[in-house]
Amino acid sequence: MPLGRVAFLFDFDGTLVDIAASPDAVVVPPGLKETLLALREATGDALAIISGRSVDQIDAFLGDVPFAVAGEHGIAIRHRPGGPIERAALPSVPSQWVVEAQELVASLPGTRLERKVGGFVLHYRGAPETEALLRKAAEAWVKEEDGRFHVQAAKMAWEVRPFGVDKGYAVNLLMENAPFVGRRPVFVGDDVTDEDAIKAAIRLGGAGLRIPVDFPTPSVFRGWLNSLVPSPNEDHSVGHGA
Ligand SMILES: O=P(O)(O)OC[C@H]1O[C@H](O[C@H]2O[C@H](CO)[C@@H](O)[C@H](O)[C@H]2O)[C@H](O)[C@@H](O)[C@@H]1O
Repeated sequence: MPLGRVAFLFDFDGTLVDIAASPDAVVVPPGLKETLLALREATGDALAIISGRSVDQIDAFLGDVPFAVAGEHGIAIRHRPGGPIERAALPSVPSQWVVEAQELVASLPGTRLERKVGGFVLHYRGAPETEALLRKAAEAWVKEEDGRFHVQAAKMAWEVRPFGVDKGYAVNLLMENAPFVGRRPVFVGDDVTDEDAIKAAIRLGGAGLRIPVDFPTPSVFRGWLNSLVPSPNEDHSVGHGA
């Protein structure tokens, strides 16, 4: 499939960049931004990031490289550079849960709390033995407000977030608007939350690829991206099932 007919939608952590010890320790490898910019140009701007992180965090890592950014698993979407960040009307977790989550991680060395607008993440990468305990606490909170929030399994983390929007919703919404509309989406992710986006991309006639199934590591995936960058006078196509 020629790049002129493709839209690229990429997850960030564990896909474009390697997993790091903590969310702020992630490193954007040399050359990645240049590769993404070249692919954005080759696809007529149809390149977006769809992440569990906030739009602001993606901006901090990638600057103005992507045309569109969907953050917080699709709750917040900026459709074009410099445009407004549109937020889905979803509830935020009760502030009391945040207070209790802060107290909990303070009592468990190696764990950390990451705040998001609508919810929060309990990270246990630095204390794997706390996985079950943190899950139990997260499940007890969401039970208090049955049906409004859920516990999302993530990589060495449990995320408490509102029901109603997922990465598949973000794929569908982005693909309705220029420059994505009319193209075949190619979504690549690595995590459980990426499965909704993978399914949505396939439903729209495109491809949904996953690390480690389709690419063993983010590094191999980055190498594939690099191989797609057109050199002068060369006609490049996407050839990984897309
Ligand atoms: O949707 P993504 O772009 O893949 O973001 C998913 C979550 O990524 C971050 O947490 C994960 O990556 C960290 C850095 O490698 C790692 O330390 C942590 O254990 C992982 O869970 C981020 O902190 C979350 O907000 C994102 O939802």
